[in-house]
Amino acid sequence: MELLLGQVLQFNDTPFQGRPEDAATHIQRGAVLVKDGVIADVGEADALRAQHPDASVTDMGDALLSPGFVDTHVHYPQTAIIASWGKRLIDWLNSYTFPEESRFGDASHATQIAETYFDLVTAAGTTTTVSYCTIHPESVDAYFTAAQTRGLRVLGGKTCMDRNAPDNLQDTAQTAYDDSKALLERWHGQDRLSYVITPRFAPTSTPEQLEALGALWAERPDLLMQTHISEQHEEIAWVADLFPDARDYLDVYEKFGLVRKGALLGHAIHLTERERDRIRELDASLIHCPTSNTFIGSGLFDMQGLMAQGHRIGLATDTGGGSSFSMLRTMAAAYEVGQLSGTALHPAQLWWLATAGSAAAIHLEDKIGRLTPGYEADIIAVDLASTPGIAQRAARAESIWEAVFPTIMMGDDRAIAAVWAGGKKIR
Ligand SMILES: O=c1[nH]c(=O)c2nc[nH]c2[nH]1
Ligand SMILES: [Zn+2]
Repeated sequence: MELLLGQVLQFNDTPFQGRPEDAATHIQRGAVLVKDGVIADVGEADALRAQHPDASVTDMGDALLSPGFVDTHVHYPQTAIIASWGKRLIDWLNSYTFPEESRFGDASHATQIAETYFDLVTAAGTTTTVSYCTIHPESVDAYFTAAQTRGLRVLGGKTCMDRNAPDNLQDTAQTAYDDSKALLERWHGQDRLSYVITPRFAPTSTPEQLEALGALWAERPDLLMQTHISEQHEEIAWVADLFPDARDYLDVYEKFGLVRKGALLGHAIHLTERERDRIRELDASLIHCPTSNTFIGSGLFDMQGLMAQGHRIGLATDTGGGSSFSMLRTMAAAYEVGQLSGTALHPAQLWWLATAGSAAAIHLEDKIGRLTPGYEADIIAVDLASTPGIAQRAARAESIWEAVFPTIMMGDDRAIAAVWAGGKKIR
């Protein structure tokens, strides 16, 4: 039994209805009791110390104890090509992404990048990732093995592509189905690992492949499915050419049984009214990737409008189209995109999006993303004065959210003082 001491923030509600600051409770000198990898109690430090005199105590001082960050859309194989200059989506894929992804049939390369990736993201306070791997089963094995060793709860799957990609990065409708099935049987439900069915996006799959993956999802409706939608105008026009019978981009996925609760739709920037309504009706999740959307020049996600409509929305780095491994930087970008769209997202909304909100977007809202008894003990301690610039601003704060906001806007892995995964300290 371990008692972690620090400031504690607990969300009781979504901060997108009512006053954002009312959605969370703040305890200045709080404690989280961890037992057998699970949060057993949360409360005032003095009270919990008195109740549990036998627990070992880890005192994080003024650091903020928070759920680990949940990153709902990443491409771990793109770790080594993050921050590649000067292209838009399709050119960026062809110039940087596909050549690097071609290397992941080599298990030792896949292992090396997966290890580097998890070193980087755990240092940045992320304890759950949802990753596209490559078409190679080796890339999936490397991802899950590296996460399993660290005791992380992660999700991911083999990226399926059978057209419009280099020959050595293509599978077929049948091998996409067979490989995905074998991989999900190998990994899904092992320790804290979940398999996600992963057609990359409509332009790189034939109708036959989308049909095969729709059939696999129908066989295993308990899984999640991830893909991309409506990121750039050129991409949307290309999809219209490739699927002339479809009403719109979403309709391509709908026709193959790929839109329902459990679908994670990345980017979703340029949706039509019909698409927005239908996604909401079917309760599929939208994944906001703000650093990617600015870096690749894709556009502004309509967070406020989509939230007001009742959409289920997660936040993500989209490594390596995104330009950071850090969910702090990602929250900052979400704030900036919000400002450009006429809405200042409250720090409570940003923090919720990176934790409980993202957990809900990937249907793990009963397991991770909250400091609540019964939840898995994926916890980070965040130093709210990690650099001189942040410290001098935070010193003037008159509320917890004013103290947190400088770290959101200016913080990086220096702000992450400690990380626990399943109750075990990993950083
Ligand atoms: O940002 C992105 N990254 C990708 O790897 C990708 N593939 C399809 N569409 C994509 N968008
Ligand atoms: Zn992506």
